[in-house]
Parts: sequence; C-alpha cells; structure tokens
Amino acid sequence: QEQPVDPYTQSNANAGASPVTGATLLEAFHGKAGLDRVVDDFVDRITTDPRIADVFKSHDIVRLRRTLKEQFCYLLNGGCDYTGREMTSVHKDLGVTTAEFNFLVEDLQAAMDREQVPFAAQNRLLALLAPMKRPIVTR
Ligand code: HEM
Repeated sequence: QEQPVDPYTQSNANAGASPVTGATLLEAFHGKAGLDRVVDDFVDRITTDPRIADVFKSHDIVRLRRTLKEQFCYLLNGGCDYTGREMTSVHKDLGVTTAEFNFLVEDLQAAMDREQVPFAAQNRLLALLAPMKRPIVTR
C-alpha cells in the first residue's frame, strides 16, 4: 500500500536530530506501544485538521505513519532505525508556513495528552522537533 519513492541514502542522520539517552523518556510515552499510539493519533489528527489537512492530500499517509513511528522511536532511543528521507528535501516543495508548523505541533500535543504523556516528557519531544522548523518551513 506504500508508494515507491525516488532512491535516497538511508541513514539515521536523516531523522533531523540526535536521540536522547536512557529509557526514561520512552517509558513516559508508555513504551513503544504507547509511542505508536501517539503517532497513529497524531497522523489521524493532522490529516483531518481543517487547518492543515489539505497539505497532506495526495501524499502517502501509509509511508508517513511508518516513517514517523521510526523517527520518533529513534529520537526517544527506542532502538529503531529511521529509514525515511531527510527533512529539508521531503518538505521543500510543500510551502509549509510557520502557522501550519504550529498547528501540527498542537495536534501532536493533543495526541500526547490523549496518551497521558506527562507534560515534561511532552516538552522533551517537542524540544527535539523544534530545530526542524527551519528545514521544514519554507514560507
Ligand atoms: C517537526 C515537525 C515535522 C516532522 C518531524 C515531520 C516528519 C516527516 C516525515 C518523517 C515525513 C516522511 C519522510 C519520508 O517519506 O521519507 C514527512 C513527510 C511529510 N510531511 Fe512532515 N514533518 C513535520 C512537519 C510537517 C508540517 C508542519 C507539515 C505540513 C503542515 C508536513 C507535511 C508533510 C507532508 C505533506 C509529507 C509527505 C511528503 C511526501 O510524501 O512527499 N510536515 N514529514
């Protein structure tokens, strides 16, 4: 059900940030199963959020769900490798605005709230993602 993409070099360096150390943060997300629930709910939210859903239309949401799970698991030191593409190239033609970036963050916060991830742990993940704003936002 995933669509093919142009060839690229797979590397954890494509994940856009370095992972945390230790198991504490992943535990706060209720392990890999909890983290996968967060990503599933996050993807459901961003693809239906009327403020940003149009950006995701006609894109491969099966692949997005898989690669986001890998990326977040890698960043939370869950023992996954990120096999997706690098943040700059994947977002470069999407015309993402700062407002849209912030709406997506709100949807992630809602997904973490639903999983009852403690606030401090939520902020640790958001801090890892914050520097990705520069490569992702292009207008
Ligand atoms: C820190 C924030 C973000 C992260 C961590 C992130 C992560 C990712 C990842 C892992 C992929 C898939 C890479 C691959 O297919 O190899 C992706 C694709 C995509 N992202 Fe983001 N993203 C972020 C922000 C955004 C925002 C704000 C938007 C738009 C509102 C957006 C729209 C998209 C779209 C439409 C795709 C599919 C592109 C394609 O299939 O060619 N992303 N993103």
